[in-house]
Amino acid sequence: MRTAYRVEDVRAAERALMARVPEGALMQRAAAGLAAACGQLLGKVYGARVALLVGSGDNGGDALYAGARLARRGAGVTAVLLSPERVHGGGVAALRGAGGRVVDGSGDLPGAGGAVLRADLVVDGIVGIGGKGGLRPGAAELARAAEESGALVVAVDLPSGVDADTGEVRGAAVRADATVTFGAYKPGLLVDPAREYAGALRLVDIGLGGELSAYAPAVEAPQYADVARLLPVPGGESDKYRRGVLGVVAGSARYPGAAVLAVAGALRGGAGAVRYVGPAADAVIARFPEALVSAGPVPKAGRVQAWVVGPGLGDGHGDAGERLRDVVAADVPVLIDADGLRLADASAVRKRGAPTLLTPHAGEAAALLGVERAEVEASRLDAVRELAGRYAATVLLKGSTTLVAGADGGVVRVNPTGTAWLATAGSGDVLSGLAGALLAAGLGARDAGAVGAFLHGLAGRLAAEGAPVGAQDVAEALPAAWRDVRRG
Ligand SMILES: NC(=O)C1=CN([C@@H]2O[C@H](COP(=O)(O)OP(=O)(O)OC[C@H]3O[C@@H](n4cnc5c(N)ncnc54)[C@H](O)[C@@H]3O)[C@@H](O)[C@H]2O)[C@@H](O)CC1
Ligand SMILES: Nc1ncnc2c1ncn2[C@@H]1O[C@H](COP(=O)(O)OP(=O)(O)O)[C@@H](O)[C@H]1O
Ligand SMILES: [K+]
Repeated sequence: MRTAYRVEDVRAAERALMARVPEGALMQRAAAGLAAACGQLLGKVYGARVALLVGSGDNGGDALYAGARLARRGAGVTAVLLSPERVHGGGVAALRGAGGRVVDGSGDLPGAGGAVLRADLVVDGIVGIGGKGGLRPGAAELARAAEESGALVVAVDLPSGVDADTGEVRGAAVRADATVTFGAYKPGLLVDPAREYAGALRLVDIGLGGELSAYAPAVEAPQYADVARLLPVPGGESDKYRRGVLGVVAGSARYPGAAVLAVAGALRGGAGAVRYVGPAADAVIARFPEALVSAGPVPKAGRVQAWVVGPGLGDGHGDAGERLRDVVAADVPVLIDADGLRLADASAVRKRGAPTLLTPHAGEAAALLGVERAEVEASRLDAVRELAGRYAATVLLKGSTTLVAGADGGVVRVNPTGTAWLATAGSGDVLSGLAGALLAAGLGARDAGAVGAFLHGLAGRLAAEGAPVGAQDVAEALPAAWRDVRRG
């Protein structure tokens, strides 16, 4: 797992560690790691032009000490001080001692903008975990100049202007090509929209690990090995029932395709068998002769280990409402998606005894929360936690950096494999079948959601390879995604 910790926990761990090491040691470790990363990005340090954007706190201190190291290796380093009256004095002295220049960046001064525009590398040391809100106007202008200059932009600890704990970007922020972060990842580095501002991530070990073990991460991103451990691979004793039978209630006369895609996700995602119940049985059987189909009702469908309900149900008229109620009342794990989210009775969902996994996209989440879609997209971590609490369910919030939160308020999983190529009609239906198959195989709701999102994202990437794909292509690529994960 790639783990990210809250700022208050990082600070507490840093305090504990600082009490045991010589003063300034942590900043020197940070600066050494930062300078090394900058050197690698530049390729050749000697003769490179480096501009440091330096704020009033220790984030600026890191930038100054790293700048001093680069200057000693022959780079031409200019520090632009955003608040010259409040700056890390030791860092300025070190930079000057190494032959670096220092200019006033607090006003509309040509020296500051010029240094940025001429730079090969801009180091963003404006603010780190002490930042509040977006960049102030002067800093925002320099950040814009850095973006326009074509220079490589490296953020120190996190891109200035983004919220470290929430991943929110409420004002101007630095767009970095890479972020060198210290001690631990911060949630905002893994969760959009802030993640997009961070670029490639690099973690510098400053010795914080032991101290951090006293705290639980706020966010974790599963990696290949984590997912490989959870994949339900059949063994010698397996039969189709033990692998997991998934019931699917999806599709309608108007939207038969949603049923086909959910069944596709389930069968390619490892279900031992799929029982489809609903009006799209003909379409399902035509595409997947291996599916077991019936028109209903749900209680007569036969035994299943989990249900998926919702994709393409339409307005819930006719028998659809009854099928939905029957599934919500079932005592096996249930995944509710799409129209099912809108139509399900919230109190019936909350009262369920067996695990429940809700899989809204931002628009559906916004409707359930009674807020605007843009608010969910701006504040994804808050939204997913809030929904999980309200519904006493595990919630998978789809979109860029898909999140999975449990009702217990614990660590939120963030999916690292997503790709915007997945933003294509019906790909969510495939995910519902896939995650449903994982529930049927016996994974808990949080694991089923996280593993499902991981495989789905990987399948999207493998199918797309940089070109458009349809939802069926994503389903067809699921076995390749499985193989990829098992190979590690
Ligand atoms: N505490 C430690 O042990 C270590 C801290 N390190 C660095 O220290 C940083 C945290 O330092 P600080 O606590 O001094 O905080 P920061 O340097 O992140 O920023 C705090 C300063 O920025 C100002 N500020 C806040 N929001 C602003 C905004 N939107 N625009 C402009 N100015 C703003 C504040 O008034 C304050 O003076 C970390 O991010 C990391 O880079 C590293 O040196 C590693 C060790
Ligand atoms: N910008 C994006 N980056 C990564 N993944 C995305 C993005 N936009 C959408 N997706 C993914 O695409 C899928 C779309 O699902 P959904 O919105 O339910 O579509 P549909 O209802 O058409 O199936 C989800 O898995 C979602 O996470
Ligand atoms: K920064």
